[in-house]
Amino acid sequence: MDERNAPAGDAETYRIERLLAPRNLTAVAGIGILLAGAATGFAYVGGWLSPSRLTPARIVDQFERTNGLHPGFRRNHPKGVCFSGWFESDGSGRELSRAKLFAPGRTPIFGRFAIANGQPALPDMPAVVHSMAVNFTQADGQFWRTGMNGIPVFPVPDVQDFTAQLAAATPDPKTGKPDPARMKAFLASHPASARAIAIIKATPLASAFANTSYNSLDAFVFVNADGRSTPVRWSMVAEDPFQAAPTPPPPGTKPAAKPAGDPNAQFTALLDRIHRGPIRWRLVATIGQPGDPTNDPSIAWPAGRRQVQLGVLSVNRLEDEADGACRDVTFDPLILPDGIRPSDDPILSARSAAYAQSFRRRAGEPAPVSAVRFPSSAGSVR
Ligand code: HEM
Repeated sequence: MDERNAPAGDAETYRIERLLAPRNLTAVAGIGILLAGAATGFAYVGGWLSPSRLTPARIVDQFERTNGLHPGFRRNHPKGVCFSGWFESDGSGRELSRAKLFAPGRTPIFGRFAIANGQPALPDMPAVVHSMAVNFTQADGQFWRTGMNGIPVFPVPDVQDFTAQLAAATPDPKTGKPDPARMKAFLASHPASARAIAIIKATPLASAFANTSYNSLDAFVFVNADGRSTPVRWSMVAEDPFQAAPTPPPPGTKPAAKPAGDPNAQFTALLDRIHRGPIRWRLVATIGQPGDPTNDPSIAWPAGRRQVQLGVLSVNRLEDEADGACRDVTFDPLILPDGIRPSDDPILSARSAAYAQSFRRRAGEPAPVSAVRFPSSAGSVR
C-alpha cells in the first residue's frame, strides 16, 4: 500500500508492524538507546544529574543573586550603548592570520561600550572598569566577535572561581550590602585571584571610554595561510592620550568626591568626545612564547613580548541600545572567522554558554529601558 494514500490509522499500523519485524528490532533498540542517550545528555547539560555541577543556568542564576534581577538586561555589563564604524587593515596581520579582515582594506564593525558591573541603573562613578565589545562583519559573511575589558588581567583563573567570587560579593540579606568578611575569606582561599586583583589594583584605570585600552585577556590562536598557529592575546590600544581616573577611596572610608551630578557622566563624556571626531584604537596582537599560559587569563604574559599592529578601529557613531545594532547580539568569544581559533582556555566555552543563557533570558523578557538615552542622530560624525 502506498502510505501516502492509506487512512491515517492504517499508515500508523503499517509503520509499527514494519518496525516490529525481527530484522528491524535491532534498529528500534538502537533508536531507544539514542533517545535515552539524548535524554541523559539533556539531563547532563541541565545539571539534573549532579546538583553541585556548574551549568550555564547556574552561572547566570548566580549573577541574578549577586546583582538582583533586572528583566530584559544583559546579566553582566548591563549599562551600555551601541556604536558603529569600521576597521582598516594595511595587511600586516596576514603573517599571523588568514582571517579576511586582516587583508588590506576596510571591514564594517558595530559594537557596544559598557560599564563592567552588574547594575543597569547605577550612577556612573569617576573610576569604573570600561568594556568594549566588537562585531566585525567580513566581506565573505563570516563574523568575528570579541569582548574586552579595560583591566590588565582577569580577576579569576576559571569559571568555578568566577562564580565563587560572585557569591562572595552577593549582598547579605540583613544589611543589603556585601559582607567584606566573605570577600576576604574568598581571597584568602583563592591566592591566584588575590595575585590577579593586586595587579588590577596597581594599574590605574582610564578616566573615560575613549582613552581606555581594552584587552582580550583570554588567549586565542591565529592561523595563517600556511597553516602556522600562533598563540595571541589582543588589545585595542586607545589613540586618545591616557588620563587616569581618580583613585577610588579605600573601602570603608567616606568618598572625597560624590559621584558626578550626571548619573550617566561616562556616557555623556563619550558623546561629547565623538562630536569632536571619530575615536580610534590600534588593534595590537601580543605573541605568546612557549611557556606563556594560554589557559588562564588571570596571569599576565611577561613584558616585552613581540607585538604586531593588525589595523585601526574607528568609531564614528553612537546609538541607544533600544535602536542600536548591538541590542540583540551576544559578544560570544567563540564566534570566530576562519584564521582565528579558540585557545585551550576553558573560560572561553563557559563564557559562550553563559552569554547564550543570558541572551535567552533577556530575549524572553519585556524590552528594558536603558538608563542611557541619546537624542536620535546625536552621536554621529563622519
Ligand atoms: C567565566 C567567566 C565569565 C563569565 C561567566 C561571563 C559572563 C558574562 C555574561 C553573562 C555577560 C552578558 C552577556 C549578554 O547577555 O550578552 C557578559 C558580558 C561581557 N563579558 Fe563576560 N564573562 C566572563 C569572562 C569574561 C572575560 C574573561 C572577559 C574578557 C575581557 C569578559 C568580557 C565581557 C564583556 C566585554 C561583556 C559585555 C559585552 C556587551 O557589551 O554586550 N567576560 N559576561
